[in-house]
Amino acid sequence: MPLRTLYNMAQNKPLVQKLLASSYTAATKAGKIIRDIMSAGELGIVEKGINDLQTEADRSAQCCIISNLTREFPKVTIIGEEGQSQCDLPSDWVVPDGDAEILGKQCPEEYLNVKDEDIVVWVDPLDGTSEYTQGLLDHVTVLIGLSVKGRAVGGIIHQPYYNYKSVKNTEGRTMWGLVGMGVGGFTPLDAPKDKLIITTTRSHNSPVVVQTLEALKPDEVVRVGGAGHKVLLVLEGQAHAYLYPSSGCKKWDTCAPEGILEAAGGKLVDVHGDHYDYHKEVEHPNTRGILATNRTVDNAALLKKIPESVVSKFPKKQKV
Ligand SMILES: Nc1ncnc2c1ncn2[C@@H]1O[C@H](COP(=O)(O)O)[C@@H](O)[C@H]1OP(=O)(O)O
Ligand SMILES: [Mg+2]
Ligand SMILES: [Mg+2]
Ligand SMILES: [Mg+2]
Repeated sequence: MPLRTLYNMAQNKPLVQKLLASSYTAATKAGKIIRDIMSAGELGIVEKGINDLQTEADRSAQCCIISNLTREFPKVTIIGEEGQSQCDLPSDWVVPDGDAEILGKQCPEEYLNVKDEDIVVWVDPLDGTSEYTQGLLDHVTVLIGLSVKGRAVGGIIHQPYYNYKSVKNTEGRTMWGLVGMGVGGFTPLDAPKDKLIITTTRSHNSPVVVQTLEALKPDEVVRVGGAGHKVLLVLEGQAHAYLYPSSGCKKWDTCAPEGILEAAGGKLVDVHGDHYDYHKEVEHPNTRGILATNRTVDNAALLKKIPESVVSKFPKKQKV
C-alpha cells in the first residue's frame, strides 16, 4: 500500500487501534533485532537476580519498542520490563507505519472515546530470556500488552523463531488480538476433548507447582519457557490450560497474553478467579498466581480443583 494512503488511514483511526497497529510493527522489528543479536553471538548476559537474566537482546528490543511507541504516542504511559533508561534509536530501527490489516478493521465502539490517560502499555521485550540463552529459541516471544482503564484488552505476541529450521532461516510470526475486534496472525483452535493437557514453567519450578499439578491429575504436562509461549499453546489448542501458582510473573508477562486470549474467547485469571489490574500504579508482580484456559475449557471448574491449601497461600484481590 502506498505510504501516503497508509498515513491517511492511520490519521482517522481511534487511539487504541493505532496503538495496536504500531505495536505490531514495533514487535516485529524487535524480533529481527533479537535474531540478529543471536546470530552475532554476543549475548551480553547480566544477572538481575536469582534465576533472572537480561541480555543485549532484551535491552535492544525494549529500546526499539519503547522509543518507537513514545515517538508516536508521547502522552501514553508505557512500562517496560527492563526499566526506564533512555536509549538512542538507530535510524534502521525506526518503524514509521502501523500494520495495514489492523488499521483497515472497523474499531469496536467501546474504544472510540478512550483517551491517552486511560491506557497503559506493558512491554516485555523478550519473554523467555532463560530459554533464549539456552538455545530453546521457539520459547521466546516479544509481548506488547494494551490495557484500558486497568483491564487487559489486547496486544501483540511476536514469536521471532516460529517454526525455525536454523537460527538464520526464519522470519517469525506476529499475532494480535483486541477484545471486540478479534484476533489475527494465527488461528485459535480448540483443545482436544476428553483429555487434560496443562502447560507450566520449566525454569521456575517449585513444590507448590508440583503439588497443584498432582491435584489436577492432567493426562500430560508440557513444561516450556515463557508466559507468552505457554499462552500460545493454549490459544492453539496444544494445551487446555496454563497453570502457574507462583508470584514470579509480572504485569508485562501477562498483559498481552491475557488480552489476546480473552479476544479469542479464553480466560486468564488468578488462582481465586479474579482478573489482574493493569493501571499504572499497580504492583508489578502477579502475586496471586495464574490460570489461563482455552476457549473450550471451563475455567471455574478447573479452579475448583486447586487445593484450598494452595489457594490460601495467595492473597485475594482487594476490591475497591
Ligand atoms: N522468578 C522469576 N524471576 C524473574 N522472572 C520470572 C520469574 N518467574 C517467571 N518469570 C518471568 O515469567 C516468564 C514465564 O516464566 P516461566 O518460563 O518460568 O514459566 C519467564 O520467562 C520470565 O520472563 P522473562 O523471561 O521475560 O524475564
Ligand atoms: Mg526477565
Ligand atoms: Mg517475561
Ligand atoms: Mg522479558
